[in-house]
Amino acid sequence: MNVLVTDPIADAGLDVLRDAGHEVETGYELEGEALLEAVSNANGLIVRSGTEVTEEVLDANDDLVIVGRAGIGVDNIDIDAATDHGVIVANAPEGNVRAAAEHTVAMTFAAARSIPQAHIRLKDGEWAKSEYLGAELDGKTLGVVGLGRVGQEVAKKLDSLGMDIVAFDPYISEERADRLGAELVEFNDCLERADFLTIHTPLTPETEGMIGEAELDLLDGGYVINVGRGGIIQEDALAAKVEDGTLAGAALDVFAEEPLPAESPLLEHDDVIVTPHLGASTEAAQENVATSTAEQVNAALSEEPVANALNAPSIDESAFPRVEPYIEIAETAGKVAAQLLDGRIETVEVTYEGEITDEDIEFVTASALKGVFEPLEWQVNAVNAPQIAEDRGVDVTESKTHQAADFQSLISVTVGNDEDEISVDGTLFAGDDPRIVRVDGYRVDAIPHGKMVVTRNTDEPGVIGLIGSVMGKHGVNIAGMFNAREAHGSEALTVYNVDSQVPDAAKDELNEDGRIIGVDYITLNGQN
Ligand SMILES: NC(=O)c1ccc[n+]([C@@H]2O[C@H](COP(=O)([O-])OP(=O)(O)OC[C@H]3O[C@@H](n4cnc5c(N)ncnc54)[C@H](O)[C@@H]3O)[C@@H](O)[C@H]2O)c1
Ligand SMILES: O=C(O)[C@H](O)COP(=O)(O)O
Repeated sequence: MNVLVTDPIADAGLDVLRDAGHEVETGYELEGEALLEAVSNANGLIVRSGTEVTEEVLDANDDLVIVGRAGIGVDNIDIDAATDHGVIVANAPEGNVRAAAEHTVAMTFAAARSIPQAHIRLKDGEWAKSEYLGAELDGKTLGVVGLGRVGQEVAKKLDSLGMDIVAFDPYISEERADRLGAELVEFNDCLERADFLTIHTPLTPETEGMIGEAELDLLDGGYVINVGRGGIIQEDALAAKVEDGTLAGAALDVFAEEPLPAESPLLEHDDVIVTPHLGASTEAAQENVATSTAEQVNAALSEEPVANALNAPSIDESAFPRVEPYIEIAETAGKVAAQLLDGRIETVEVTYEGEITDEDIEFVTASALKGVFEPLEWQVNAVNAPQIAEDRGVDVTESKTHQAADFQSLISVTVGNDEDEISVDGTLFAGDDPRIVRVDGYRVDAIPHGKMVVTRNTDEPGVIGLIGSVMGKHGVNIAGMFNAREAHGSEALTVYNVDSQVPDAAKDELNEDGRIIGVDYITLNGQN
């Protein structure tokens, strides 16, 4: 398969892709049509923060399976559009945390001691010793906005250097903050108490521009450090507050627009020190994120679970071999049920019985939904199936019963609407042999494969013979069948495996016979 890499990643990551047999194309700084053209051939795309993965980019290729982000921030990727397109988005949330935290500490010291400014003066031949009187960190208060992975690492490091830590993060518990020796406080309190304020939230609609003039006023006399994301602090306000002396200084690694334009007001003042988004730029971090992302791209391209998928259900790698066969049976049950129901699908119920209930079944349910919608949608997979259900207003329920009646594990997919409801149950015989064991309440033992026909008829002599001869007349070979009935002389349901499509004329001929209640042709591989 083809993997396109549009921002530089470590060679170790490229090797992981090539070792898996993929063709790897690197195209850095691709934009516009050139980017779309390159993406149009790719099954996997790997980016860092330098590539905007927009809806247009995702539109460029129906065969794109995954966008891997070799790093943490995914604000440059339209995840909703990726989900709609059935494209997995995965990042590498661990690999550069230490690098980002160390860069934050370095920037904090650099700001407090004016290291870059003094360095430039000295390089220019000036011994400006008397002009720089710095601030010590020990005994000062660090305000952390966003106490996630990087924020926590920064808090730990600066706590050990004698700083008091206050933090604002509405999504973490006080216990967690306590364990880090950080005091969780309200936003304004955090700003008022901080001598140094460090930003570690993602860029979201909620955080965008959250620190403006009024907030910077609360920091009076303090420093701002941002190794998180540009756009969280309003840059004009920041430049003005350094200029008018409200702030002692700022140290920034990230900017609303990158590369930072030369005319940015942030470049006008000596007390704003800047680095060009270097937080993750250490050898170790780049190797970590490149290999982790490449491994996830490999997994996605082999239809295996993706460890850090952000928009798709993920399964623990060790559980995957146990869950994998159920993924297929759930999808099959969904496909069969959807094709047997007349009319619009309004509800889908996926129920689990027995040992499978011990597993993480999120992906299995998503696969059942994939099966349900596949006959109707042009591009559906376990990534976008739950979204498709939501968009179509289909009510999805999932339930589990640990006790199993007849099988070690059973998955039942029921689709319904106002008029009707159809259930299809599937299981695995001997652990890996998929079977459909109940259709619409009839106990069967059908091998789900390729093309199938489900007939409902009165249970009387000669009906199976009639079906066989009509199929034969229309050139349809019956490869196998399983017949089930409610009671002698009542109604029967038969599942046939057939070798070719059943023409409408054959169905019409069967339906003309008063003993036939219904004939449904079902395809499991999407081809008629
Ligand atoms: N400069 C760099 O090179 C570099 C390197 C690594 C990470 N980063 C960036 O640093 C940021 C943090 O990364 P992380 O791995 O710690 O992420 P994370 O998801 O582990 O932590 C983010 C934290 O922010 C909190 N948060 C979310 N919304 C908030 C809000 N409105 N107010 C306060 N807190 C809020 C979350 O609860 C979470 O605890 C990300 O934006 C990431 O992209 C930058
Ligand atoms: O979010 C991240 O991981 C960092 O901002 C690093 O971004 P980069 O990979 O573009 O350096």
